[in-house]
Amino acid sequence: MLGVHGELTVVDDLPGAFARTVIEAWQARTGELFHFALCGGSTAGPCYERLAAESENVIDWLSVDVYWGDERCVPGDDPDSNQHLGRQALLERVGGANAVYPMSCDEGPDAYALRLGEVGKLDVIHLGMGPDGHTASLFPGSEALDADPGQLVARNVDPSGRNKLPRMTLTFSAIARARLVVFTVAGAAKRDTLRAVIDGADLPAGRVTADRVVWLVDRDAAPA
Ligand SMILES: O=C1O[C@H](COP(=O)(O)O)[C@@H](O)[C@H](O)[C@H]1O
Repeated sequence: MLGVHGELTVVDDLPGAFARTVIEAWQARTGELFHFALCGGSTAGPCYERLAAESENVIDWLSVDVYWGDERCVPGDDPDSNQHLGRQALLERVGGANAVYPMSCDEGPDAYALRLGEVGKLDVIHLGMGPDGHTASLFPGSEALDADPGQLVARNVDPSGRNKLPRMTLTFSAIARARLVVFTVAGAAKRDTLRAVIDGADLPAGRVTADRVVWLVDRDAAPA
């Protein structure tokens, strides 16, 4: 399959493949701390629950700093918040992390960008892909797609109105600084979009680059 930046693998067990990929990245880490950015959406929950289970006795979560790739502008304990998902599906199960850096729309993009600037490269950024081809909160036709290359975090909204709530998101240039980006794509509703990305359509998910980009795709989402 051509057209995506990176390696695309079709898997039977998406959460299991995700957990293995993160564990391998942890085992290959180069620094004392491992910097890991989470996402939101429906695919992420089972992936985090599986990672929590499989990383027991493997990942030292007290050596992991946790970030988010995007966030909806709601309180952190709101069921719509990506922070809420990450805490409930992963952090509460593994007992915490060295440090947790939620994105906060109240604090705005600059504080988060400052923190990311101090870190340099994130080890792993987990991303999903919506049926419209958005990833993180980078929506087709939205302003954040054209963020200045020096801007790491942006506020954004979906101009189509399909994805509700204002957002904060990493920009393409922030994502490009990652050692590894792991996409997880599940379900038949994503199949045509993934085909379009593979065929080179100008959709946000297709514009993602990093040192290494891995696409883990379940059988329902895999184009024929
Ligand atoms: O709105 C969002 O959606 C994307 C895609 O989620 P998925 O479950 O359809 O893969 C997600 O990556 C992002 O973090 C979230 O805020």
